[in-house]
Amino acid sequence: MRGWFFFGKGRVNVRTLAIYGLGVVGAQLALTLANQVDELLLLDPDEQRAVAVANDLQSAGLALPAKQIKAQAWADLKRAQALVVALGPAEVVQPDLSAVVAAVRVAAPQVQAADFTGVVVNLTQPNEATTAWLQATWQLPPQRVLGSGTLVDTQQLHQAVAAALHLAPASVTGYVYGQHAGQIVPAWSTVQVDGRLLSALPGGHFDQQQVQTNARLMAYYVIRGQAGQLAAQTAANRLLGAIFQDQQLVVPAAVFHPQYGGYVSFPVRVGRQGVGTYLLLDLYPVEQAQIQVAAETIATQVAELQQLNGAQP
Ligand SMILES: NC(=O)c1ccc[n+]([C@@H]2O[C@H](COP(=O)([O-])OP(=O)(O)OC[C@H]3O[C@@H](n4cnc5c(N)ncnc54)[C@H](O)[C@@H]3O)[C@@H](O)[C@H]2O)c1
Repeated sequence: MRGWFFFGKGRVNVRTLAIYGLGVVGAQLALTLANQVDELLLLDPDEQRAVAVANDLQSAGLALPAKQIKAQAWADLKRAQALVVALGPAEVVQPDLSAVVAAVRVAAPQVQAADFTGVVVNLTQPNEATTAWLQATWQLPPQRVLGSGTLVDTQQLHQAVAAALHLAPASVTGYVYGQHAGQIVPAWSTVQVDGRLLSALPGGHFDQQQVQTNARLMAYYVIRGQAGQLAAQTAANRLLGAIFQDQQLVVPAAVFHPQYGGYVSFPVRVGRQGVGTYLLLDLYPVEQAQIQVAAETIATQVAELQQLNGAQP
């Protein structure tokens, strides 16, 4: 995995990264990034879990001094440039989200008291809806709350296109919009290979439907075998690199989009302040309509999270 420690542009003096939710994804991320930051704040709804992961990490022989790895140091969020949220459960198919709802609510006073001014990077599923829920509950500006969204779905599409054309995945650009692992919208209008639109590719028939199916199969096999942590790591790493280095990197992420009146996955510039400008490409009308459907599905999920919250004591 490519690190972002050594690249100097826009560097901040002290890099403080916080992670809330120290299950498989959160703990692995802490290990991967520990040597790229100056301070690591490990947070979990279960204090014992946070203390356990902090001590485990301090035992791991890292360059980062043990005292810079802190459990439940909510007040230190004030210094953090980024807060990754990786709350469970790990199940993707019909997960019980009551624990996520409670964990987000219970953290709200601490996030607000810390006067957190960094960027939230949410990995929790369902991604767009829980990102919206986080933003509303923690009352942070939408520009500073984003989720990994369809970043992984976009990488799956690039891989499937590249495999069909026997090319390197890096030859392929373009974005998947919509809803991660749900109403995904592979925007073929944006897909280019070696800088050329698919319609301009020389020779041979390119079966978009088959490629789309292959990309979906990749996602299906990941979910069937309960994996996904590896791609989640790289997604987090890309987003955190963009934030810590102020890269203004264009990525498809779960963001608040005024046109859709809520959160949806859409390509945006990401830098130290979080979400910058939206990348407004000429989408096909059918793609625009599909993004609208995705946004409505996400809004329904957000309403369900609100209902769950209302049902809790
Ligand atoms: N964005 C992506 O591409 C991607 C990929 C893989 C996983 N994920 C998501 O990341 C999140 C964390 O996954 P994980 O594998 O680390 O999960 P996990 O079950 O290992 O860890 C979950 C963490 O959530 C918290 N939690 C509190 N109450 C809980 C409860 N009752 N049930 C479960 N967890 C509870 C705890 O902090 C726990 O450590 C999930 O939402 C998962 O779907 C996202």
